[in-house]
Amino acid sequence: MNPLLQIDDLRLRYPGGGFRRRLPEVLKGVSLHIEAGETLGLVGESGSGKTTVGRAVLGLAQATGGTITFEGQDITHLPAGRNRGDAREIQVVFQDPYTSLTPALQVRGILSEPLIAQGIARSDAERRVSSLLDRVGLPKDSADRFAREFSGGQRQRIAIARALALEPRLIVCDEPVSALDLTTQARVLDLLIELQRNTGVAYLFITHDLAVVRHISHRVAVMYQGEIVETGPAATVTRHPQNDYTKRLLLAAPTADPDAQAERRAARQALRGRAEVPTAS
Ligand SMILES: Nc1ncnc2c1ncn2[C@@H]1O[C@H](COP(=O)(O)OP(=O)(O)OP(=O)(O)O)[C@@H](O)[C@H]1O
Repeated sequence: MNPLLQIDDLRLRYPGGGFRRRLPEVLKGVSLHIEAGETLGLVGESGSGKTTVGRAVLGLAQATGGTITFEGQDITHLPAGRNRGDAREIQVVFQDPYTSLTPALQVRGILSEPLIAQGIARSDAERRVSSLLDRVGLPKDSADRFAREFSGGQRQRIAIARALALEPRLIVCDEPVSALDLTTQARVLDLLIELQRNTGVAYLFITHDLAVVRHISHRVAVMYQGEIVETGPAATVTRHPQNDYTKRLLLAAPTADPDAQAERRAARQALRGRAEVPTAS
Protein backbone atom coordinates (compact mmCIF):
# COMPACT_ATOMS: atom_id res chain seq x y z
CA MET A 1 0.00 0.00 0.00
CA ASN A 2 1.20 3.51 -0.84
CA PRO A 3 1.63 5.93 2.07
CA LEU A 4 -1.03 8.65 2.35
CA LEU A 5 1.57 11.34 1.61
CA GLN A 6 4.91 10.76 -0.05
CA ILE A 7 7.43 13.54 -0.62
CA ASP A 8 10.50 12.73 -2.71
CA ASP A 9 13.53 14.96 -3.11
CA LEU A 10 11.49 18.15 -2.68
CA ARG A 11 13.37 21.28 -3.64
CA LEU A 12 12.10 24.81 -3.21
CA ARG A 13 13.46 28.25 -3.85
CA TYR A 14 11.13 31.19 -3.22
CA PRO A 15 10.80 33.52 -6.19
CA GLY A 16 12.28 37.00 -5.92
CA GLY A 17 15.64 38.34 -4.87
CA GLY A 18 16.16 40.64 -7.84
CA PHE A 19 17.66 40.28 -11.30
CA ARG A 20 21.21 39.28 -10.37
CA ARG A 21 20.70 37.44 -7.10
CA ARG A 22 18.27 34.54 -6.71
CA LEU A 23 17.09 33.73 -3.20
CA PRO A 24 18.85 30.69 -1.70
CA GLU A 25 17.27 27.25 -1.97
CA VAL A 26 15.16 26.71 1.15
CA LEU A 27 14.41 22.99 0.67
CA LYS A 28 17.34 20.97 -0.61
CA GLY A 29 15.90 17.55 -1.36
CA VAL A 30 13.41 16.72 1.39
CA SER A 31 11.97 13.19 1.41
CA LEU A 32 9.39 11.95 3.90
CA HIS A 33 6.17 9.99 4.05
CA ILE A 34 3.07 9.85 6.25
CA GLU A 35 0.84 6.81 6.60
CA ALA A 36 -2.94 7.09 6.97
CA GLY A 37 -3.85 7.82 10.59
CA GLU A 38 -0.27 8.64 11.53
CA THR A 39 1.33 11.74 13.03
CA LEU A 40 4.70 12.77 11.68
CA GLY A 41 6.35 15.46 13.79
CA LEU A 42 8.56 17.79 11.76
CA VAL A 43 11.03 19.54 14.06
CA GLY A 44 13.96 21.86 13.61
CA GLU A 45 15.11 25.31 14.63
CA SER A 46 13.64 28.48 13.22
CA GLY A 47 14.39 28.92 9.51
CA SER A 48 15.17 25.24 8.86
CA GLY A 49 12.27 25.02 6.36
CA LYS A 50 9.49 23.25 8.29
CA THR A 51 6.73 25.70 7.38
CA THR A 52 7.88 25.68 3.77
CA VAL A 53 7.38 21.89 3.61
CA GLY A 54 3.84 22.40 4.97
CA ARG A 55 3.17 25.20 2.49
CA ALA A 56 4.35 23.04 -0.41
CA VAL A 57 2.01 20.23 0.70
CA LEU A 58 -0.85 22.76 0.89
CA GLY A 59 0.00 24.19 -2.52
CA LEU A 60 0.84 27.59 -1.03
CA ALA A 61 4.47 27.41 -2.18
CA GLN A 62 5.59 25.98 -5.50
CA ALA A 63 8.21 23.24 -5.54
CA THR A 64 11.16 23.80 -7.85
CA GLY A 65 12.02 20.09 -7.91
CA GLY A 66 10.95 16.70 -6.62
CA THR A 67 7.44 15.31 -6.18
CA ILE A 68 4.58 15.34 -3.68
CA THR A 69 2.20 12.40 -3.98
CA PHE A 70 -1.06 12.23 -2.04
CA GLU A 71 -3.25 9.13 -2.10
CA GLY A 72 -1.17 7.92 -5.05
CA GLN A 73 -1.74 11.12 -7.10
CA ASP A 74 0.99 13.55 -8.06
CA ILE A 75 -0.03 16.87 -6.48
CA THR A 76 3.32 18.65 -6.82
CA HIS A 77 1.94 21.30 -9.14
CA LEU A 78 -1.60 22.62 -9.13
CA PRO A 79 -3.42 24.29 -11.99
CA ALA A 80 -3.02 28.09 -11.70
CA GLY A 81 -5.52 29.73 -9.38
CA ARG A 82 -6.29 26.56 -7.43
CA ASN A 83 -5.35 26.28 -3.81
CA ARG A 84 -5.02 22.88 -2.24
CA GLY A 85 -6.62 24.25 0.92
CA ASP A 86 -9.86 24.38 -1.07
CA ALA A 87 -9.69 20.65 -1.62
CA ARG A 88 -11.29 18.42 0.92
CA GLU A 89 -8.55 16.00 1.75
CA ILE A 90 -5.78 18.25 3.07
CA GLN A 91 -6.56 20.93 5.63
CA VAL A 92 -4.49 23.18 7.85
CA VAL A 93 -4.38 24.54 11.38
CA PHE A 94 -2.03 27.51 11.77
CA GLN A 95 -0.15 28.72 14.81
CA ASP A 96 -2.06 31.88 15.41
CA PRO A 97 -5.77 31.38 16.04
CA TYR A 98 -6.10 35.17 16.42
CA THR A 99 -5.35 35.84 12.78
CA SER A 100 -6.44 32.58 11.12
CA LEU A 101 -10.15 32.97 11.91
CA THR A 102 -12.20 35.51 9.97
CA PRO A 103 -13.02 38.19 12.58
CA ALA A 104 -16.19 39.43 10.88
CA LEU A 105 -17.88 36.00 10.94
CA GLN A 106 -19.71 34.27 13.75
CA VAL A 107 -18.44 30.77 14.50
CA ARG A 108 -21.43 29.36 12.59
CA GLY A 109 -20.16 31.14 9.48
CA ILE A 110 -16.54 30.13 10.04
CA LEU A 111 -17.46 26.44 10.29
CA SER A 112 -20.07 26.31 7.53
CA GLU A 113 -17.99 28.34 5.01
CA PRO A 114 -15.82 25.41 3.81
CA LEU A 115 -18.89 23.17 3.52
CA ILE A 116 -20.82 25.74 1.48
CA ALA A 117 -17.73 26.20 -0.74
CA GLN A 118 -17.97 22.47 -1.49
CA GLY A 119 -21.55 22.91 -2.70
CA ILE A 120 -23.37 21.80 0.45
CA ALA A 121 -26.66 23.70 1.01
CA ARG A 122 -26.37 26.44 3.66
CA SER A 123 -29.09 24.89 5.85
CA ASP A 124 -27.34 21.48 5.81
CA ALA A 125 -23.95 23.10 6.44
CA GLU A 126 -25.28 25.04 9.43
CA ARG A 127 -26.86 21.88 10.83
CA ARG A 128 -23.41 20.27 10.92
CA VAL A 129 -21.99 23.14 12.96
CA SER A 130 -23.25 21.92 16.34
CA SER A 131 -21.83 18.44 15.84
CA LEU A 132 -18.45 19.97 14.88
CA LEU A 133 -18.51 22.14 18.02
CA ASP A 134 -19.35 19.09 20.08
CA ARG A 135 -16.41 17.15 18.64
CA VAL A 136 -13.94 19.82 19.71
CA GLY A 137 -15.49 20.27 23.15
CA LEU A 138 -17.15 23.67 22.67
CA PRO A 139 -20.72 24.44 23.78
CA LYS A 140 -23.40 24.66 21.09
CA ASP A 141 -24.12 28.35 21.77
CA SER A 142 -20.57 29.13 20.57
CA ALA A 143 -22.07 29.15 17.06
CA ASP A 144 -23.63 32.57 17.63
CA ARG A 145 -20.48 34.22 18.94
CA PHE A 146 -17.53 35.84 17.20
CA ALA A 147 -14.03 34.36 17.32
CA ARG A 148 -12.73 37.39 19.23
CA GLU A 149 -14.97 36.44 22.18
CA PHE A 150 -13.00 33.21 22.80
CA SER A 151 -9.72 32.46 24.57
CA GLY A 152 -6.65 31.35 22.57
CA GLY A 153 -7.26 27.65 23.31
CA GLN A 154 -10.95 27.92 22.39
CA ARG A 155 -10.08 29.71 19.16
CA GLN A 156 -7.69 26.92 18.30
CA ARG A 157 -10.55 24.46 18.90
CA ILE A 158 -12.62 26.48 16.40
CA ALA A 159 -9.74 26.31 13.90
CA ILE A 160 -9.54 22.53 14.42
CA ALA A 161 -13.32 22.21 13.94
CA ARG A 162 -13.07 24.17 10.69
CA ALA A 163 -10.24 21.91 9.49
CA LEU A 164 -12.33 18.84 10.38
CA ALA A 165 -15.48 20.09 8.64
CA LEU A 166 -14.56 18.52 5.30
CA GLU A 167 -13.41 15.24 6.86
CA PRO A 168 -9.84 15.55 5.56
CA ARG A 169 -7.40 12.64 5.54
CA LEU A 170 -4.45 14.91 6.39
CA ILE A 171 -4.17 18.06 8.47
CA VAL A 172 -1.01 20.18 8.34
CA CYS A 173 -0.67 21.53 11.89
CA ASP A 174 1.85 24.38 11.83
CA GLU A 175 2.90 25.16 15.41
CA PRO A 176 -0.77 24.88 16.50
CA VAL A 177 -0.07 25.10 20.24
CA SER A 178 2.95 27.42 20.35
CA ALA A 179 0.87 30.49 21.18
CA LEU A 180 -0.88 28.75 24.12
CA ASP A 181 0.07 28.31 27.78
CA LEU A 182 1.29 24.87 28.88
CA THR A 183 -2.02 23.59 30.33
CA THR A 184 -3.97 24.70 27.28
CA GLN A 185 -1.30 23.20 25.01
CA ALA A 186 -1.76 19.79 26.67
CA ARG A 187 -5.56 19.97 26.29
CA VAL A 188 -5.40 20.88 22.62
CA LEU A 189 -2.82 18.13 21.93
CA ASP A 190 -5.06 15.59 23.71
CA LEU A 191 -7.99 16.76 21.59
CA LEU A 192 -5.96 16.26 18.39
CA ILE A 193 -4.97 12.76 19.53
CA GLU A 194 -8.60 11.87 20.37
CA LEU A 195 -9.85 13.19 17.02
CA GLN A 196 -7.22 11.10 15.25
CA ARG A 197 -8.39 8.00 17.11
CA ASN A 198 -11.98 8.68 16.12
CA THR A 199 -11.49 9.73 12.50
CA GLY A 200 -8.20 8.19 11.34
CA VAL A 201 -6.93 11.60 10.17
CA ALA A 202 -3.15 11.93 9.73
CA TYR A 203 -1.16 14.96 10.91
CA LEU A 204 1.95 16.62 9.58
CA PHE A 205 2.78 18.29 12.87
CA ILE A 206 5.27 21.15 12.57
CA THR A 207 6.92 22.38 15.74
CA HIS A 208 10.24 23.48 17.19
CA ASP A 209 9.23 22.01 20.58
CA LEU A 210 10.57 18.52 21.28
CA ALA A 211 8.28 18.00 24.30
CA VAL A 212 5.24 18.66 22.11
CA VAL A 213 6.52 16.40 19.36
CA ARG A 214 7.17 13.56 21.80
CA HIS A 215 3.62 13.85 23.14
CA ILE A 216 1.80 13.74 19.82
CA SER A 217 3.95 12.08 17.14
CA HIS A 218 4.36 8.48 16.07
CA ARG A 219 7.47 9.32 14.07
CA VAL A 220 9.67 12.38 13.95
CA ALA A 221 11.69 13.94 11.13
CA VAL A 222 14.35 16.49 12.09
CA MET A 223 15.13 19.33 9.68
CA TYR A 224 18.32 21.32 9.48
CA GLN A 225 19.02 23.96 6.84
CA GLY A 226 16.51 22.61 4.34
CA GLU A 227 17.30 18.92 4.76
CA ILE A 228 16.02 16.04 6.86
CA VAL A 229 18.94 14.94 9.02
CA GLU A 230 17.25 12.25 11.11
CA THR A 231 13.98 10.37 11.11
CA GLY A 232 12.60 7.59 13.30
CA PRO A 233 10.09 6.63 16.01
CA ALA A 234 9.25 9.62 18.26
CA ALA A 235 10.49 7.96 21.46
CA THR A 236 13.86 7.10 19.89
CA VAL A 237 14.53 10.42 18.16
CA THR A 238 13.47 12.53 21.15
CA ARG A 239 15.37 10.48 23.75
CA HIS A 240 18.26 8.76 22.00
CA PRO A 241 18.98 10.69 18.82
CA GLN A 242 21.76 9.52 16.53
CA ASN A 243 22.45 12.71 14.65
CA ASP A 244 24.62 15.38 16.30
CA TYR A 245 22.30 18.21 15.27
CA THR A 246 19.30 16.42 16.84
CA LYS A 247 21.36 15.88 19.97
CA ARG A 248 22.06 19.59 20.16
CA LEU A 249 18.39 20.43 19.58
CA LEU A 250 17.48 18.10 22.43
CA LEU A 251 20.10 19.59 24.72
CA ALA A 252 18.82 23.09 24.05
CA ALA A 253 15.20 22.16 24.87
CA PRO A 254 14.03 23.04 28.37
CA THR A 255 13.08 20.13 30.66
CA ALA A 256 12.02 19.72 34.27
CA ASP A 257 12.39 15.92 34.15
CA PRO A 258 15.40 14.89 36.37
CA ASP A 259 16.00 11.69 34.33
CA ALA A 260 16.10 13.71 31.12
CA GLN A 261 18.44 16.23 32.78
CA ALA A 262 20.85 13.41 33.76
CA GLU A 263 20.68 11.95 30.23
CA ARG A 264 21.51 15.36 28.84
CA ARG A 265 24.49 15.84 31.13
CA ALA A 266 25.90 12.57 29.81
CA ALA A 267 25.07 13.47 26.21
CA ARG A 268 26.68 16.89 26.59
CA GLN A 269 29.79 15.20 27.94
CA ALA A 270 29.86 12.85 24.93
CA LEU A 271 29.40 15.70 22.46
CA ARG A 272 32.09 17.86 24.04
CA GLY A 273 34.93 18.47 21.70
CA ARG A 274 32.94 17.42 18.62
CA ALA A 275 31.27 20.78 18.09
CA GLU A 276 29.83 23.71 19.92
CA VAL A 277 27.11 22.57 22.31
CA PRO A 278 24.31 24.89 23.40
CA THR A 279 23.60 25.13 27.13
CA ALA A 280 20.45 23.52 28.49
CA SER A 281 17.91 25.78 30.13
N1 LIG B 1 7.69 33.86 1.32
C1 LIG B 1 9.01 33.75 1.45
N2 LIG B 1 9.84 34.36 0.59
C2 LIG B 1 11.18 34.24 0.72
N3 LIG B 1 11.80 33.52 1.68
C3 LIG B 1 11.01 32.88 2.57
C4 LIG B 1 9.59 32.96 2.50
N4 LIG B 1 9.07 32.22 3.53
C5 LIG B 1 10.14 31.71 4.19
N5 LIG B 1 11.30 32.11 3.62
C6 LIG B 1 12.66 31.72 4.05
O1 LIG B 1 12.75 30.32 3.97
C7 LIG B 1 13.53 29.80 5.06
C8 LIG B 1 12.73 28.72 5.78
O2 LIG B 1 11.61 29.33 6.39
P1 LIG B 1 10.47 28.47 7.09
O3 LIG B 1 9.43 29.43 7.59
O4 LIG B 1 10.03 27.38 6.20
O5 LIG B 1 11.28 27.83 8.32
P2 LIG B 1 10.73 27.24 9.68
O6 LIG B 1 11.63 26.12 10.01
O7 LIG B 1 9.28 26.94 9.56
O8 LIG B 1 10.95 28.44 10.67
P3 LIG B 1 9.98 29.00 11.83
O9 LIG B 1 9.97 27.93 12.89
O10 LIG B 1 10.67 30.26 12.28
O11 LIG B 1 8.66 29.25 11.20
C9 LIG B 1 13.90 30.98 5.92
O12 LIG B 1 15.21 31.36 5.59
C10 LIG B 1 12.92 32.04 5.51
O13 LIG B 1 13.49 33.32 5.65
